[in-house]
Amino acid sequence: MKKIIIGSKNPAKILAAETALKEYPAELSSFDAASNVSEQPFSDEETISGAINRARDAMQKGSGEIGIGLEGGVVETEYGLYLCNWGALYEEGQPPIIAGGARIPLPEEIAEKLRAGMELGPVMDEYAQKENVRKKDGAIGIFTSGRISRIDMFTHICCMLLGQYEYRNRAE
Ligand SMILES: O=P(O)(O)OP(=O)(O)OP(=O)(O)OC[C@H]1O[C@@H](n2cnc3c(O)ncnc32)[C@H](O)[C@@H]1O
Ligand SMILES: [Mg+2]
Repeated sequence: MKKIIIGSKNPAKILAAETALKEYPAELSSFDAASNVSEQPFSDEETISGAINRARDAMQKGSGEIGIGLEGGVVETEYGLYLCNWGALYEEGQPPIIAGGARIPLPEEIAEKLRAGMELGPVMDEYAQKENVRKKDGAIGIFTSGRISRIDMFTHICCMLLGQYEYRNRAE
């Protein structure tokens, strides 16, 4: 059985990976891996880099065969500030596999706080008057009326990582 390490202790990310890997013969564990990017990544590139760093760190420090890194960020566009989420799957000796998540714009009052240097996690808790939004619904869950939670969004990313991994390792 393959040993897969998820590079975070955030329950939303762990649950997403568990859901995506439900029928996959693997032993799953988690490790608080280093993203080596800012606490609040501000571009796709920085967020992808965080996901790759987490995946590699998780695989190495957790002594697994595969590492999965999930990272949340935001990206500035002509249409406002958007949520962006990226995932990476790392296996030794191979280039990382990458997958991106759904994106929606953030309300301007939230966007302004982030541009001023605040982190989305605490900003969302204050806005929603809830604790640990980032560990459950996430901003995406709040602003989609609960239709797509942060867990759903990361599950989708994990499915795309796993599927690409299977495709790369398919029997010819
Ligand atoms: O423990 P880790 O894995 O770091 O989990 P995290 O929730 O901090 O997730 P990220 O580091 O990937 O997210 C980067 C930043 O964006 C925040 N964030 C990202 N997506 C969010 C969401 O949907 N809802 C609330 N906060 C979010 C988060 O709190 C961080 O400040
Ligand atoms: Mg974080």
